[in-house]
Amino acid sequence: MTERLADRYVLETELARGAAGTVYRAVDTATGEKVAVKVLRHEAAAEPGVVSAFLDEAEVLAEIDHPGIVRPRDFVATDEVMALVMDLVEGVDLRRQIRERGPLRPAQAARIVSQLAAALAAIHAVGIVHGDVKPGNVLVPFAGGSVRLADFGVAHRSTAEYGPTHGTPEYVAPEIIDGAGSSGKADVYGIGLILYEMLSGRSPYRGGPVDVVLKRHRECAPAPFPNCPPQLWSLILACTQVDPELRPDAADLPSRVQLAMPSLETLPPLPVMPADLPTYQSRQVGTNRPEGTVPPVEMSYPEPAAATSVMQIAATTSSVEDSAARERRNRRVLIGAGVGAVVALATLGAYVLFGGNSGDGPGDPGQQPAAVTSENPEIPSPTTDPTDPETDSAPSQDPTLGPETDSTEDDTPTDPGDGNDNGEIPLVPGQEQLGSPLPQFP
Ligand SMILES: Nc1ncnc2c1ncn2[C@@H]1O[C@H](COP(=O)(O)OP(=O)(O)OP(=O)(O)O)[C@@H](O)[C@H]1O
Repeated sequence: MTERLADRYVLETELARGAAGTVYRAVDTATGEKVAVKVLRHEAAAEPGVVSAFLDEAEVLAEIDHPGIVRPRDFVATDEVMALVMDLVEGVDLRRQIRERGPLRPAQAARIVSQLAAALAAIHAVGIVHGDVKPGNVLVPFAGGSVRLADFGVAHRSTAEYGPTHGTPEYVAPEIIDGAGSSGKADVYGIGLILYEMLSGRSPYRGGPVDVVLKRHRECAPAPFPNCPPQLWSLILACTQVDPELRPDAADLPSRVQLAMPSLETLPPLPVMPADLPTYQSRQVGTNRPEGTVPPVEMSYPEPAAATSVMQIAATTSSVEDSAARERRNRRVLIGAGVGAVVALATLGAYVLFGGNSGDGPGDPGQQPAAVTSENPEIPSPTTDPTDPETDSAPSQDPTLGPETDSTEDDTPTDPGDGNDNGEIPLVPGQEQLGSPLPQFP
């Protein structure tokens, strides 16, 4: 494709599609540099809150200058299109990396935690919470250097009376679900879940209807997986405490990782956690297990269960389009119920942030994320219906929490050594086998 934007940016190839828009690799004809352009989906512009979130992202990013954060360059708004121009990160996001190549080496995972935490500490220091820390928003550059955190569409001021109620069900912190407001500790929660996924290849709370997934954050804890390095297991537990006060600050994580590093360097990646092992377990309601009290189980692996492949998942859905639409709906939803004062970032301000490059119309800058009521069909009431047709009949990990299903996206990595066979996903070049060291990988 070659499409021109604001008479300046030539869109070349589509990199990815997210809930809010499509991200393209593009060329800035004014400078000759390659850039990334996130174009707001046409239909998304009509959805409550989407435009304001998009503008907030531009505004928040303009304030931050850190090597671990994707830098914004321009904001384009015309009658036809709204787009955010950013630094292009030539690399792969962690979601794809894990899905395609399986778990990372523990030392790689630990370094990513450290870099991610440093970037988050920088934004927390200026009072901003990212709010959507998940593997898809962590970009790993092919050329090495720090991972870069993207997608500030949900970011907000931590000083606000209430935080916004957006998030991605699989990674959202319990206090956000409860509408209790959020701080940088909500981002630390996301780091804990990402670390689990980088080491085991599986996301602890993934699977099933959105309300069931949300319930797990409050009532469950990540379940141990075989041979997890103990220092990293204790980090996972610390970061995923239900009570945000019990989690470490992002700024504390790099030194904790540093301490663990010597024992991690020589460890190979673990195999993908077997599909028949539970990724979460019941946690007594109202209590927080002190950090480190659930030891990682040391056991030998059973015969690896057949990994669910991307192809198999696609085959279970009625059509690719249905699946994509459902995925978009599930991946980021309004979460809290009746939370009022969502941070009012000056949405129109985004138009002046980048000076002369903004176009004509503001689209719909005035809309704030809608408060969700129990009537909102996107948020089922927080009960588990065992007869829910979306759930399968597999034995539940915890009968009160519903069986794990694949009705939300399932990124369980494909078989070890399984290459990029569909030609769609650019992966770190030269990584021939699951978990083999990546060139320049942090
Ligand atoms: N600056 C960038 N350089 C390279 N790739 C990028 C960049 N920004 C985003 N991407 C790619 O685009 C994907 C989607 O981007 P982003 O998360 O910002 O969009 P979104 O619409 O908010 O998506 P989501 O539904 O995942 O929240 C990322 O997972 C990543 O693969």
